[in-house]
Amino acid sequence: MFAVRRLNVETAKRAFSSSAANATKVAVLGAAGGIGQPLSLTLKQNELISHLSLYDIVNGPGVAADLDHIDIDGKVTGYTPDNDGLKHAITDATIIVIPAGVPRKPGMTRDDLFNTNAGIVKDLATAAAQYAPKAHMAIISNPVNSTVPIVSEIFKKYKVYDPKRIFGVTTLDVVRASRFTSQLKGTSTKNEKITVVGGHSGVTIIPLLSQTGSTFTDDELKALTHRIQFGGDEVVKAKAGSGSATLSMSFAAARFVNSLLRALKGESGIIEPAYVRSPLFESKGLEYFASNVELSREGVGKIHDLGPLNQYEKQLLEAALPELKKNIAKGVDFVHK
Ligand SMILES: NC(=O)C1=CN([C@@H]2O[C@H](COP(=O)(O)OP(=O)(O)OC[C@H]3O[C@@H](n4cnc5c(N)ncnc54)[C@H](O)[C@@H]3O)[C@@H](O)[C@H]2O)C=CC1
Ligand SMILES: O=C([O-])CC(=O)C(=O)O
Repeated sequence: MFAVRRLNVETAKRAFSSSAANATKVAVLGAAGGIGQPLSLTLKQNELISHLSLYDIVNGPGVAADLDHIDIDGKVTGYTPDNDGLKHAITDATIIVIPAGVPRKPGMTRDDLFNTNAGIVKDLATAAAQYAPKAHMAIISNPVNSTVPIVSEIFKKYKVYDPKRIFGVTTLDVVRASRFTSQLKGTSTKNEKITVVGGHSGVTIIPLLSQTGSTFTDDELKALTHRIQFGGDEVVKAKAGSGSATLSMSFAAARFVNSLLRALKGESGIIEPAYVRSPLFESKGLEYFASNVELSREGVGKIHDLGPLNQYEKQLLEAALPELKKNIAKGVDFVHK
């Protein structure tokens, strides 16, 4: 009798510890926004997530209550800043996704969002450095070229910096590149895997179309490159003052989060583009760069180099580097001013 009881206790203990080990909490900060809501809906359907934690300065609990009626297992909780909401939202999170901040209106650049969004991201990163220093940070808030350095500098300040865990989400650039190329060529998006490197704004977005195997006329190449670089502006213009890309962005972010979760659980060979601390252009004074990254149990695994560039792409790179350098310095300086 004693032996049986003891066995049951051991089994229960093992079951508990294995379910604790598998518990995966993902927090979305800015969860009630244009990106936050559809992203949270998609993440709710991800079986790798056992706890979806939603924070926003308004309506976090409302979005959580709504999603919690969906008949898919897993916990959903919602918070506002009241009662230490941010701390509770992020404690024990495996991944913190940040789409908090204002979007562009027509005529604005992403850098025009800096004055508002830098402070928001800095505050959220400060809380993460204190209450969730081991979380993987997926930064969506623009300007990504500067907000990723802001998060990194805050983590450095709190002495919890691990560059393998901080990502700028640039997935939408490759999603667009695939879609726009397939539209131009009349092909399936499935066959158009385009590498996009650099950063996430205008000229810092560099599609490497020479690596696709397709041929383009000079005019096609210029038009397609421009469309990929300024795809965000197409949506901002079409939405005519009511915001920027939200649905395609939530699709892209959900894909990134799913890839990262799979890699964190030990799956190998998963490659996504991301804007990360990178050795690729360190010699030119750039701490961060977007390129294909093999994701790993630690987060950032192997950072792929760019591969062969043609003359046109070399010119695009030359145009991108000074802009990117400026954007990075602006983020770093903001934290140390
Ligand atoms: N990385 C990328 O590829 C993309 C980035 N973005 C960026 O994502 C950001 C969000 O865009 P949308 O969702 O369309 O904006 P939105 O205005 O619809 O939503 C933003 C949400 O953030 C919340 N928020 C504001 N301050 C906050 C704080 N301190 N803590 C928590 N939540 C806070 C707001 O209450 C709001 O619900 C923008 O900066 C936009 O430029 C947009 C598309 C693509
Ligand atoms: O264009 C914007 O402002 C939002 C964004 O980053 C994108 O859609 O790529």
